[in-house]
Amino acid sequence: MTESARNSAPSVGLVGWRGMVGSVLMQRMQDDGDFDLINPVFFSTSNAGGAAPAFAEGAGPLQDAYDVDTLAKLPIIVTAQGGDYTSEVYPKLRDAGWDGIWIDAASTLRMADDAIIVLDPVNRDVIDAGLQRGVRNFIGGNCTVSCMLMGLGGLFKNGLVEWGTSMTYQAASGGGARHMRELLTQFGTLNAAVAAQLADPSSAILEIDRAVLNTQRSPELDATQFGVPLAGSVIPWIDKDLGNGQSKEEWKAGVETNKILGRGGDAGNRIPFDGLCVRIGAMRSHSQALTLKLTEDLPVEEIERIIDADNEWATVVPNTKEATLEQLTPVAVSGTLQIPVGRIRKLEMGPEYISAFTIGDQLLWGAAEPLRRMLRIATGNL
Ligand SMILES: NC(=O)C1=CN([C@@H]2O[C@H](COP(=O)(O)OP(=O)(O)OC[C@H]3O[C@@H](n4cnc5c(N)ncnc54)[C@H](OP(=O)(O)O)[C@@H]3O)[C@@H](O)[C@H]2O)C=CC1
Ligand SMILES: N[C@@H](CC(=O)OP(=O)(O)O)C(=O)O
Repeated sequence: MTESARNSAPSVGLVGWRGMVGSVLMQRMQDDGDFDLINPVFFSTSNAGGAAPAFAEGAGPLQDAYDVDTLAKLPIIVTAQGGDYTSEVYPKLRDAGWDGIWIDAASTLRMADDAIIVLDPVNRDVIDAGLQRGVRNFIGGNCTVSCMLMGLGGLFKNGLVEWGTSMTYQAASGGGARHMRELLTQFGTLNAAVAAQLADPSSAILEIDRAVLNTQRSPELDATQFGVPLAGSVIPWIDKDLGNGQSKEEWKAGVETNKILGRGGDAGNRIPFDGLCVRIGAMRSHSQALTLKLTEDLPVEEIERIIDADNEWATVVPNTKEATLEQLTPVAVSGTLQIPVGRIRKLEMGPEYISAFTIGDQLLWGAAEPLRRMLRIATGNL
């Protein structure tokens, strides 16, 4: 950055930059040249005074992330530090009269009336209208919701979805770094328990199965993070129990989808959207199977065209076994910004009912990407 560009670039506070979401965010910001547009000020909850990250040449020492006076000097703050941090610091900042832009990965403020859930390829109009009327809080959406809308946004935006239901297959990364480690440790423990039999092609598979099950049920297997084994199993509950039979993750699907689309509330045009959220042993991409009732009987080719045309990341995968195996798995998608949508077909229930299966990297479109794009919007660069 030239001297004059640096002088005119806004100062942006970055909190939570070394966490898992924060690290993905920093990488994307470097990859896309976002640091050429801002003067970053790095904060820490644990190491104030320490050195700024090596990639941020010229950035001063780490600031105290709990120091409201220092934070309040900045026009924009981006945080991926987590909900507890938001709950503690955000109200103090506003109470101190700070009227800057708060961009946050945590769910804490998402449903607040004065906050917009950001997913600009889907709701740029909602974001722009919010900025114009003085909204200052821009919050990243739930990962599953963001990835689903990135894939199927075209159908929603064109008013083609009467209702929808999603059955999710969510990766360990949604719980955080420790959950990913625990999953891998469990896989290793299970493998070790039967390594000798596996090496012997003549050993009986039911013996192996029994040994694996015994290991899974053993109190020795570390399941501290998930509560029960995930390796070789699934957990059909994510986030809190709302007490009405629904998990909080399932509740988010309906409320956040509608809020992102600018529906519901006073507008009274809410789209019913509900389903079951399930944790599976994938590492970092969330998958989901959808059943949608469309508002009209469209040919599959037209549905595919609308999905494909909506944004540059949604890609239709032909509904064949070969293409599905090649392109529609968490392994194929992780680490990319692509949102493949496949298994699109009409269901037996009637010509308006379709199935679809979509996958998104939970740490990219599910967490970091909407935040860095919002930062660009806020600085007039997107
Ligand atoms: N996990 C996810 O998939 C998603 C998370 N989110 C939101 O983002 C928040 C942050 O999540 P996530 O990134 O997973 O959290 P992390 O636990 O990875 O990081 C959060 C903070 O922990 C501190 N920390 C302590 N020890 C370490 C360490 N060894 N390595 C890195 N950081 C460390 C850092 O703060 P410091 O530098 O100040 O010490 C860091 O900013 C969540 O609470 C949630 O609100 C949103 C969408 C998805
Ligand atoms: N709940 C998601 C992670 C996530 O994005 O959560 P939140 O809605 O709190 O940001 C998961 O566990 O897979």
